[in-house]
Amino acid sequence: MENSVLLHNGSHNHFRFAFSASRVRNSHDYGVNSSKSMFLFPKALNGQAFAGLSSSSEKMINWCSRGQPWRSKCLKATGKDSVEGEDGDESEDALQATIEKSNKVLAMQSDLFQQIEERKKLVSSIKNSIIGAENELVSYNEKDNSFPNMDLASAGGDHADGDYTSGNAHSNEDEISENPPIVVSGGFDEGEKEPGIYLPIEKIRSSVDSPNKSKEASLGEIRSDILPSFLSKPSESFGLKDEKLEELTEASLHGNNEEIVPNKEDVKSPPLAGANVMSIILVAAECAPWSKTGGLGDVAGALPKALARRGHRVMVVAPRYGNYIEAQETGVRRKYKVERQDVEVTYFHAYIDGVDFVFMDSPMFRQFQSNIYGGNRMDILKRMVLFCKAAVEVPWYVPCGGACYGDGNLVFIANDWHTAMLPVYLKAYYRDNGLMKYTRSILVIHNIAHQGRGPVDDFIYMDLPQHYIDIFKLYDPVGGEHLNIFAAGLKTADRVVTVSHGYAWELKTLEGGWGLHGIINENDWKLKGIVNGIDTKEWSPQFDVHLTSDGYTNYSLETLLSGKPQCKAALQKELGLPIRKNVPLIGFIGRLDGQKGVDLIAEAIPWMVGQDVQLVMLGTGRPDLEQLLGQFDSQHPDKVRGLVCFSVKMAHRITAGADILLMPSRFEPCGLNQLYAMSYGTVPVVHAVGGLRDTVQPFDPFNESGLGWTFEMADANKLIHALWNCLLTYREYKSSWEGIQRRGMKQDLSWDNAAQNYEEVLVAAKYQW
Ligand SMILES: Nc1ncnc2c1ncn2[C@@H]1O[C@H](COP(=O)(O)OP(=O)(O)O[C@H]2O[C@H](CO)[C@@H](O)[C@H](O)[C@H]2O)[C@@H](O)[C@H]1O
Repeated sequence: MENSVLLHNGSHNHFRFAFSASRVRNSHDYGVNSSKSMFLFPKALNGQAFAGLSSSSEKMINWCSRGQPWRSKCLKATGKDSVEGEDGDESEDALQATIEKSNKVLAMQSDLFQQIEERKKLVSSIKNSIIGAENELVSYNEKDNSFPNMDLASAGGDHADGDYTSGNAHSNEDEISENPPIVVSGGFDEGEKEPGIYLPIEKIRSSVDSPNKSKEASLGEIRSDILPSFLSKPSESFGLKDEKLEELTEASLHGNNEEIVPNKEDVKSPPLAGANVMSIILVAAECAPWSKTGGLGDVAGALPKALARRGHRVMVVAPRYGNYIEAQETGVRRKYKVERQDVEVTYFHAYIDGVDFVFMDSPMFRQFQSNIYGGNRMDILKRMVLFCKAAVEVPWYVPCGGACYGDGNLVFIANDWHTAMLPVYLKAYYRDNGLMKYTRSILVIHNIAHQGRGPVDDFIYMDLPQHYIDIFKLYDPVGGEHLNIFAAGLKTADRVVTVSHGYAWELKTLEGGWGLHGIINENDWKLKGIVNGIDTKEWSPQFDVHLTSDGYTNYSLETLLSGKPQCKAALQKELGLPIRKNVPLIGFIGRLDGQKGVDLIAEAIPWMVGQDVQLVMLGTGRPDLEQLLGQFDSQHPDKVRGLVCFSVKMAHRITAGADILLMPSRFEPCGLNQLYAMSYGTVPVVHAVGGLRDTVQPFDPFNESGLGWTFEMADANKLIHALWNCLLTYREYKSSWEGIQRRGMKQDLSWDNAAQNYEEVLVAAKYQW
């Protein structure tokens, strides 16, 4: 059994279990489409909210100053016309009182405006004095009559992200040295006495780790007494001047706000995370909307925002595969040894929805813009070594909003095998040396089928002390002893999360663990399943930007019965399928590989085309499966569309226009498409496995409960049986169908629940020794 599983895995990757070429996507296309939806929509929404607010306050002023005419209208509206004659005096009194109240409100308003003006002036003078003192910027008056990046809220001490740190004000980018010196670090070759890790912020660390220790003493002591010989101070400095970095990080750790006593009115409610507020750095090889080949990108783009909403200071670190217009260059430059070569990285930064997005730029990433997992096995390995080595140091070198994160209350969230080396570097380079002692690492398993496997000899590229080789070694019945990056990460991380409860269970089985079940069982105590959420800004039928043209329309629970059929007709038209209201339209969206069960659909196709149905399949991946899609399309042009491309827009439109979403995945750690489908009133038919089992409760016609149809085995006949029942309900039991749709749409599938669960894991890790 194990052999067959492993052979199957081995057929589609570079690292044997590693990702396949089929994961290659056009991330550029995706980025463009998706960034539109992510960034234009919130602006539009804010714009509306603001417009609404200003027009209503305008109305109020007009209303109060006009005197009598509003009165009869108001009375009519309250139905009091008829009683005016009876107690006219009382009404007059009430009227007088209202006018007085209104006048008071107006007076308060004008007072407020005056205060705002005064505060503006104060802010201006503070800014001027800073500018003058640093002698780095020309006076804003000479440049421009307004302050860039200066907002009244932050000036007044009212931090938009919660007040847990004052270091997150995003207005000090100018403090970063524009042309910092470049240094080399991370040379872990024992033979070479190359410059190694240098931690510029020993003062801060020592004050956090051991407050009684003299700050000055700590740096020297740690270097000479604790660091192994392969770790030494570089001769030069780094991206920032030490003193500047110290200042910044001091500010980030201590808030520097002891003197600021907020007014009572300014005190905001505490963050949801309460006393558990942490600095969180999520590190992932892809991050939507900038780069995405699948669900990992979605998670890296959305989970951090939900964690930030709870009050945490959150950063995402991802490679910069292309030019991302939102991100500004920080000026920080570092060099790392990769296969004994110095590789330079620079950093770009964007602050969006409360999250610091830090993009690591290097020629090693840039050439893979449209193929982020491209290249041969060694190329990928080296890229990920560079990424993880540099990512561990981001909290020390990359200031976000003027202040580095430092290591106070810091936790890293690594994702899948690509970043599974991060917990290992954190331990080997820092914690083994008494540094970053309280920093924790969580490793999230999105897909155990890709593990970063290679020959044991590849260990040389890891740049780690020799004794670390043991945690990478794994015996495989097919390939013998090999090097396994995921295995090392699982053993080293403080906690392990996977993306559903069902998958957490499956990972511990021979069939579901893909060779890592032994290690997962041994580390069961630190494993937790947390079901993914969905980004409700990006995936909501009510606000979906991809449904605003070409005949599509936004819809909600209230407009389901008109909006969804309109989207269906638009989809049929766009795909060139017959526009028919009552024909069930079935959708499939996903990577075309063994995981997604495309072969089961292929087996079921003859039955499906014998039914009065339409089928649209969107995906890219394995060439043979891509070919299969083309074949379905050409053989059944009136019923089947096979779209071999990566199109976010089309994914959204299929999700809205289809009646049914088919997910016959052989295994599915969580699955996002069924969640998107349910929130769009599209009914899922899924193989009951992993996260699909957790999230799609089967329809029960007796109790009118449930969300879709499930089948228990990855078998074409089982799929057909479930689909047959589904089609029957669609055709014959309209009200049951509508009930399923509405229950799906009513669920709270947002990331907020998941973020709370992640927080529990982070806190557990924090207090674990
Ligand atoms: N051709 C195409 N065009 C446009 N968009 C396309 C597309 N093909 C796929 N997508 C999109 O990519 C994402 C795929 O998400 P999934 O969770 O289904 O899959 P994936 O297997 O990649 O993720 C892994 O990680 C996630 C996150 O944890 C787990 O949910 C999942 O089970 C696990 O396998 C969806 O947003 C989907 O719309």
